[in-house]
Amino acid sequence: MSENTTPAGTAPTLLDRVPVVPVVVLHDVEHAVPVARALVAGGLPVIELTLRTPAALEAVERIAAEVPEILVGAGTIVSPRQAKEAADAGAQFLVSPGSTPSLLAAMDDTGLPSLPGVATVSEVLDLLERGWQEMKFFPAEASGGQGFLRAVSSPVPAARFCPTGGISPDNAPGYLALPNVGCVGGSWITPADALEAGDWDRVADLARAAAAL
Ligand SMILES: O=C(O)C(=O)C[C@H](O)[C@H](O)COP(=O)(O)O
Repeated sequence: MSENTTPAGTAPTLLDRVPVVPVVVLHDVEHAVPVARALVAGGLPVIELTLRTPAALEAVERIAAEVPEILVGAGTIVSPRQAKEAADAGAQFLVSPGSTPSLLAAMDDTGLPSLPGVATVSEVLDLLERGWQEMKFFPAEASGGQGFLRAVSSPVPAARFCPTGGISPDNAPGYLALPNVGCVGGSWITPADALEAGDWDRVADLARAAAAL
């Protein structure tokens, strides 16, 4: 991709749909549709399935086919091949913890909106040069947290972030109050024990609380 072109990754609405993007690690593909429905019921119609488990791609496929009310994305894209696999499975957006040139090219090739990950000012500037204005700040708490984002907002106001990694109901409001934060990402809405127990009411309750942040 040449500089100053607009990649598909710049779709401006990815950060503005929900205050909290649920980051979900799914081990049982049978949980995919119920967890997506619970998130929708709780008012969070976005789900990011991390490609960390063998079930993830099929989970994306099932949710895309059976829960049209939710925007389903794939996270933990760490190789160019995974970007294509996620798109082929029906993912509607892509998230990566990092932003290597080959990953960026692969995500852009899918034509899907994407949130590449950054943790330094130079990475932020690199993405802006390539046409991305929205990005994931990861690992947020370990990389300077709200202080980093506040400091970046003055010299680099064009970049907007979805901080992820160490976000909780306690610190999320502080992030969401920053001018360069559109949403945060977090795994607390879908705790492993709730998924294991099939406790969809608990997931819906956690989603409801997160949606109100
Ligand atoms: O899988 C990815 O693509 C990642 O970059 C990591 C996740 O976003 C974080 O693991 C979520 O963080 P927690 O809410 O602290 O659990």
